Formats: sequence, C-alpha cells, structure tokens
Amino acid sequence: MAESISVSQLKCACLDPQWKNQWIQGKNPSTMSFSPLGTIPVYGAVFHKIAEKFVNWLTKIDNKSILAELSDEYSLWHKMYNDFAEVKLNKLLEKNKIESAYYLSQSLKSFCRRLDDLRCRTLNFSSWQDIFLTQEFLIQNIRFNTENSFIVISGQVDAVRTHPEYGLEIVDYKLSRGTSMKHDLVQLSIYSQLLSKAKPGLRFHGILEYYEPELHEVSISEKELEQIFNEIVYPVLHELTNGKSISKDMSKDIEDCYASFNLKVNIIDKIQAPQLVRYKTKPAPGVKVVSLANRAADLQVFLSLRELPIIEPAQGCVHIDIPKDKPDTVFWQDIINRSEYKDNKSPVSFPVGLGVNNKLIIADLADSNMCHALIAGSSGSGKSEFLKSLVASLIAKNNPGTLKLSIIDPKILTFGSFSNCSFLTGPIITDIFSAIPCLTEAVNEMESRYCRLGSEGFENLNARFQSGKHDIPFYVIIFDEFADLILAGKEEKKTFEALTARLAAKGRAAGIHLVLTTQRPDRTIVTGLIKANLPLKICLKVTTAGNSHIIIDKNGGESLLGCGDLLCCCGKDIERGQSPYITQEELFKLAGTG
Ligand SMILES: Nc1ncnc2c1ncn2[C@@H]1O[C@H](COP(=O)(O)OP(=O)(O)OP(=O)(O)O)[C@@H](O)[C@H]1O
Repeated sequence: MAESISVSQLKCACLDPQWKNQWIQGKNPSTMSFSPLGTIPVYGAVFHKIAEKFVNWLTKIDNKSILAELSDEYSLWHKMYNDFAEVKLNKLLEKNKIESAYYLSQSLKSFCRRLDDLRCRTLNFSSWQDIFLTQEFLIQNIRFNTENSFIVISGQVDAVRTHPEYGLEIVDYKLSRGTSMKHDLVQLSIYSQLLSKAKPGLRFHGILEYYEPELHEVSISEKELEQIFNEIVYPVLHELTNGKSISKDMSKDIEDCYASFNLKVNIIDKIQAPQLVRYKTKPAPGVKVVSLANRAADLQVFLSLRELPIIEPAQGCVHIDIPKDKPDTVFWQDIINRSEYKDNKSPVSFPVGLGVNNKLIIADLADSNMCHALIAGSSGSGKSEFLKSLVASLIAKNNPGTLKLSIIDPKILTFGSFSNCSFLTGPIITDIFSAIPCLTEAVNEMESRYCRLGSEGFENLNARFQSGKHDIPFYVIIFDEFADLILAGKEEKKTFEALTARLAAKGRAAGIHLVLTTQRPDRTIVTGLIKANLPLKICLKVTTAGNSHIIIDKNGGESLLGCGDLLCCCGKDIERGQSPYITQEELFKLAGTG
C-alpha cells in the first residue's frame, strides 16, 4: 500500500506537473533527462560512473608512494584517463560522438582539478578517506510522513565529503544546468533530508558542482536546502500520497445550498480528516439545527457527494462531515508510532482509529468501560481489517508469555495463514460449534484465575501485571462473525449468550476479554443480553439507520463511508474515526508467521 519512489522520480514529479499527474494515475513515466535542443548531448551517467570508480579506487589506496605520485591535477587525470576513462571515451569516438567525447573528457579533467583542490584544502591530508566519507552512497527506504500517509524514498547521493568549514557536505555532480537554479537544488534538498533521516544528528551543507566542462560550484546552506524541500518537495510528496485527495473547499457551496432554502449559515472552520472534511458551521440567529440536518439529502445532490453528509450539533456550531472523493489510508505503522499511543502503558490497549480532530481514539481492554468489544458493519465495511489492526496492536505490545489469543474465524479468510502464530492458544477455530467449548474453557480459566488472584491478594490481573508479575497472560478471544452460532439453534444461542454474559461480567478482572463481530446487526443477532455485556461498541458502515441504533443507540452508521470509517462508542460519547490499515505481510511478519 505504501508508495515508494526514487529520488530521480521525485525530482521529476517536482519539476514536471505532467510527469506528476501520470505518476498519480498509477503510470510509471520515464525519468530520462535529455540535453536541451541545440546543445551537445552530455553523458552524465558515464561521467558519474567514471568519477565513482576513480574515487573508490583513490579512497582504497594505502600505499604512501602511490599517494605521493598523484600529487597534482595532471597526475590524477593521467591515472583516471588510463585506468577508468579511456575505454568509455573511445566508445563515444567510435560512434562518432566526437563533441560529446571532448566535453566528457574536459569535464573529467575539471573533476581531477577539483580533486586536487580538495586535497590541497585538507589540512594534514593523509589519504583520500580524509575527504570522501562516502560516495555514490545508497540510501534506501527512508520513510517520509505526509499529512495522513507516508511515502518511502530511496536514492543514491553522489558524494558526502568533509569540508574544513562546514563539517559535512553533500555533493551533486551535474554536467548541464536545469531551467533554473532552484530546480537543480531540488535533488540536493531531497538528499539532504534523506541523509538527515538516515543519519540522525548529522548536519549537511550542500554543494552543486557543474562540470560544463569547466567547474562552477554553487554552495548552499542546510537551512536553504530545508526551505526548498518544504516549499517545493513536501507539497508534491503530499500530492503523491494523500494529495490524490486534496479536497476542494466546499464552504461557499454549503453556504449557497442552505441559502437557497433561506437558511443562512456561516462556515467558521474546516478540518481535514482521512476520510472526510468536517465543516464547522454557525447557523444565523433563528436558524434551527434540525432544519440544517433535514437538508442532508439536498446537500448530497447540490454538492454531488457519493454519500449523505453527516450533520450533527456540536459545541457552538454544527458539524457537517463531507466525504472525500478519495479517502486517505491511515497506516497502522504510523499510528502505533504516535506518542499518544506509545505513552499508553496498558498491555491491552489498541488504537481504534484516527479521530476527525486528528487525535487517536484509543481503547483499553483493561478499562471497565471498554473491556469487551462488539464490532458491527455490513459486508466490506472493514471489520476484518479492523480485527487485523487490533491483533497487530496487541501483539506489538506483548510477547507470547503476556498475551494469548483465541481466534474463531468461520470466514477462514481473515486470519488465513496465522495458524502457527505463537500467541494463539490453539489452531484457529473455523467450525462455529467449536466456539462453545472454547468459551467454556475460557470461563473455567476465568474461575481458576479468580482463585489465584484472590489468594495472591490482587484485585485484577492488570493490577498484578503492573506490580511486575507477568506470568499470567492476558487472554483475548476474537470471534469474527458470531451470527451463525446464534442462528444455529435455540440451544446454541442460549449457551452462547450465557457464556458471553459470564465472561463479560467477570472476565475483565481475570484479564479475559471478548471481541465479537457481526455483519448482521439486527435484533435477532445482537440480542439485548449480548449488547448489554459488551461495553465497547464499534459501528462500521451499516445498511440501515435501524442497524446503527442497535449498535450505538443512534443513527449515523448508515451514512459512514465504508473502508474503516467508524463510530466508536464507549459510554455516552461517540467519536468518528478511521481505522488503521495493516497489510497482510506486515501482520504476518509481526506475528512471526510471515
Ligand atoms: N481501515 C481501512 N483502511 C483502508 N481500507 C480499508 C480499511 N478497512 C477496509 N478497507 C478496504 O475495504 C475492503 C473490505 O474490508 P474488510 O474485508 O475488512 O470488510 P469486512 O467488513 O470484513 O467484509 P466481510 O464481512 O464481507 O468480510 C478491504 O479489502 C480494504 O480494501
């Protein structure tokens, strides 16, 4: 799911809007650069190759007499020509590219002159390693976070050198100039950001070396590079990831739509969330909130929305949630690295999603208001993805000694090849009738834990865990689609309800938690008993307002957008969020089953 891009591709995206659009459309445009018409074709790649090989060779010399032989620009050029350049230059001559061969040889000569200058400016020069820290340095898979997503960038820096005044300098060799100096600096600015992420704590000055064929150098400070990155590169990164959905400002359209029904409103603020834009709307005196809410269908038509907007009263304004055409994915990896989550020390807390206010919605199974969960949503609403991210979050915080999972997955697909995961109490249960023995065992386990906790003087497992005793694992039972068991027969339904009620009533203290999901949130499935016993309710997109009511006692679930858009209810507050997305590979890797 994560986008990855090379530095040359990113540079093209920054400099050529057509290139960028093709990339956004999923194409893979070429990054070939061409010499401007009417100029001699330059062979930048050949120059880079020869320079790289030569400097590599130089930095490996430890023989003093060889070093001494290369004491001026002429001897350096002589060596470079004989051992590294001659064959390439001859190839160009054979192809009758005489001017290009001449240009290249002159550029390489300038490069040798530059090497000599560098040697002279280096106090107590003892070897070429004193100058070249690294060259053609490969920086791979550096992750850049954008507003709601991230992109992975890889590239190869021409050279990193020591500089007597600035410390370290990143060098970009060029054989010709771009259309403006700023354009040429884009690549350098990307490298400086990549390097400072790859080598935290180090600071880099930048230098552009134009071999045209005489050397012209342009030196640029770390601050200027950062400014170019922020001004030119970062907005493009945003477009390449979330930017696919930089949403049109609809404030005026919303005001106009209401005005056409004689309802005067004023949009006072808007918030970008991954799946929607929330417009904070102030009704004029005399305009009823209910009249605004009643116009949801009109707004949908007027604004050409794919779903009804959700319109809700809030503190001092009305929230109008307008769905984005292309929602942004919230990546699990980003979420668990956020400090709000990292600071939460409960071993059984997990991020439910990213709220519209950009704050994480975190649930904690150790909390009595959230100790067992009911998750409902129609087919495709994101239940399985939600469960995967939940399981990943729990696994990431624990080890098989502190957490045990039982997974009942009649759909088979969700946790497919998860079976040899060391966190599991046994094989994944795919036969719904085997769910009953699993829950019965959990009840027995709960009773025996009660005795043990009582004899040790602990009120609950979490208190025991926090006191440093980690030998009894938290135990989470995940039942992905319990409807079939309820519908299997009266007896099954009764037994299931009774077991659920027992576990729900006393499970939290024993560190045993239930997570039940269904795609059929009607009264036959989500019975009063089940609903009452599972305090944490997650409503993904459901088919009807009635379904939404059954889960969260409120409409709204029917207007959600699917794909992890959710309403989370624990107690009286209901929060809208977007659930994190984890890839199958990431999950299996984490679970040690990849
Ligand atoms: N949090 C999410 N972020 C991004 N995409 C999502 C998210 N959740 C779901 N999706 C998208 O929606 C698709 C369907 O999700 P999922 O399989 O979880 O639905 P489901 O509710 O389990 O459906 P079913 O009940 O039919 O199995 C996923 O394959 C994915 O493409």
